[in-house]
Amino acid sequence: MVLCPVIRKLLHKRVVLASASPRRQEILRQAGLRFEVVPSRFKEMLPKALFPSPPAYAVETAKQKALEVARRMHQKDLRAPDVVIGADTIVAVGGLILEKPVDKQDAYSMLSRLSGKEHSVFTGVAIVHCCSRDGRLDTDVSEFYEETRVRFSELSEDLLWEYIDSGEPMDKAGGYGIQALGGMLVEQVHGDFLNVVGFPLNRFCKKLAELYYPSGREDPRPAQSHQGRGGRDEDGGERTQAAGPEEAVSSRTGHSPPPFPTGLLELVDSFKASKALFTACKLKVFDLLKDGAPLKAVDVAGKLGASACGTGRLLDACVALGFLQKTDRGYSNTETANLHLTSDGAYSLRGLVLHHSDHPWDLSARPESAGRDGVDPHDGALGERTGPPCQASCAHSEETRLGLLRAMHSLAKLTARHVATAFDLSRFGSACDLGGCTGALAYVLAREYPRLRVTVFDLPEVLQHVAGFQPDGPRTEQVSFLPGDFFEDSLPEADLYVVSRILRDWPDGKVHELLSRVARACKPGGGLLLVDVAAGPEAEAEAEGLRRRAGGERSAAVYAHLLRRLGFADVRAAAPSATPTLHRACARPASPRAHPAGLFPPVSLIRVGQTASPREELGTAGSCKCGAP
Ligand SMILES: Cc1cn([C@@H]2O[C@H](COP(=O)(O)OP(=O)(O)OP(=O)(O)O)[C@@H](O)[C@H]2O)c(=O)[nH]c1=O
Repeated sequence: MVLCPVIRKLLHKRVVLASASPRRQEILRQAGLRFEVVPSRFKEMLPKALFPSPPAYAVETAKQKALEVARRMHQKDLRAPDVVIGADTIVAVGGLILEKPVDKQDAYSMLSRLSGKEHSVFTGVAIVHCCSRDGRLDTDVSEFYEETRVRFSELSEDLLWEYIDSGEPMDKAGGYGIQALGGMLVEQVHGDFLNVVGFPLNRFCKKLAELYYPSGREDPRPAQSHQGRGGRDEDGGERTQAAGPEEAVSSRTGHSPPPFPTGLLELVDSFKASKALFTACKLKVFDLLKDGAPLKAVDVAGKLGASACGTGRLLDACVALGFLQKTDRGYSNTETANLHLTSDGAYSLRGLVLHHSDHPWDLSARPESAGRDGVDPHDGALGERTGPPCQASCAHSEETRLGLLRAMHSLAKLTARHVATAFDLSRFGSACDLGGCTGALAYVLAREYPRLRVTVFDLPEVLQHVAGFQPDGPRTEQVSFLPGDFFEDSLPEADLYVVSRILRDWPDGKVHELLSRVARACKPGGGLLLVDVAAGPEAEAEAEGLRRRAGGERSAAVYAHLLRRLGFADVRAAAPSATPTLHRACARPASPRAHPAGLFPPVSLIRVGQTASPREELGTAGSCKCGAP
């Protein structure tokens, strides 16, 4: 997510961070900026005595770091990036500038100098706009610095050496890291904390706003005043003082142009990020870069049998997306890529990526024809049928099916504990996980509730692969597998039915049919644990028409309503604090008269998974519970 509108202005530019500092990369990535990392080779050895003040030194160093990268990139490709960002953090105490310690003794003398005193941390930042014209590089440097004052406690010798022996001081200015163990040394901070960590994000955003919205409005529309404006136009070029043609027309007609549709254009463009991910997964780029030494683009291209230029662009896109890191030695996987994007990662989602790359988009892309023609895409009228991916996978090649099962297994492993412990299920003796796939959730339920026997009920085509999937924890006889189709066959008897991450893939008719079958199978005193990705209330209204036909996220309130109609009582919803609005989904107990005879099943409705924002981490969004009186 991008909170700062001006950061969005950079999303369509090629931005390079000229820094090897992982902290800077993290701060800017968290802010939603997309960038490549090209560490600067500039030697930080400017003669300090020549500078009038410590921050002047930091700013000049930041500038030289950024310019070195801009020049090197320009020389290499004859094409510089649009923007290069450089930064330099120093600690200043008693007129002395402290950078990174060269050894433990140096760290000791720095930290003992800081002990019991206040010092200043300055980070100089340079934003270099580049333009390659006729083989020549033009640069335009904007620079600033931020100061934060930090006071240390008195540090004992023991504490000092223990801290130094932790190794933390060695790559940090002043010999400490306020964001980690070094935080224990700090008594007071005046100013921007992130500035101490290595990048003054707040000032950076303000500086960008100055550059891109020189009239002072955080609005990318051209300013109305024709006077005194400098600044940067949409392409990063310097704006002239004269009004542009659009503004001239505006002032003549008295109409101002509508707000620039940044969000819309971002959406139009955002498929490129997915495409880069899809392509890299298809080409097995992350498998190639797993574990081994970093590889240069040309080597990756050689192994893939692809063009060096195209591969370089793809790899850079993956760096910008945070899946690869780039250093002088070449490209390597980030931890996310190793875990989720390699074929055999512990929580590999590669199968899911490939599935989304090849399959469901066709369906989602055509609901308008469904609406026009009165066709339900799920009835096969568009030549496809969805349902849970692991069931839909039965129609796919063996490799695709296995990849999908792997992805479903990883997703279930990521969320299973949260699902199993969101409610106290200890009073149930038996459970049936409908469409429980590889049993990832079933084994966690069994581990959390040692008395519980869990039957995983799924299609034979799915269950034949179960042996190849390792659950989280040991296999146990509490869990058994039964082949069957939950739409066709009678449901196994159980005290508790589990319907997890299935419903969103079915249209309303199918959801109603499945839940009705569960309601009929439910014994008095039995229950239903419903787990799904759910839409927030605002998404609910907007998505209603589309979702109703084509399946997709339903809000907890929609599920609760449906369950009450089916005779489930006291539907309650629980949500993690990250999505407090979901608490509103708690349902009042239904009137017993509303229940079909003999059925007063308590219901648990749990929502786990993504929110409407696809970038949010799985399992961090809401959960909601519905329970019986
Ligand atoms: C005071 C403090 C500093 N740092 C780190 O110190 C390095 C400064 O060195 P630099 O020369 O500015 O940067 P670098 O790491 O050499 O990277 P580069 O930009 O390539 O020169 C940066 O890492 C900062 O995060 C912390 O992580 N926490 C703190 O509390």
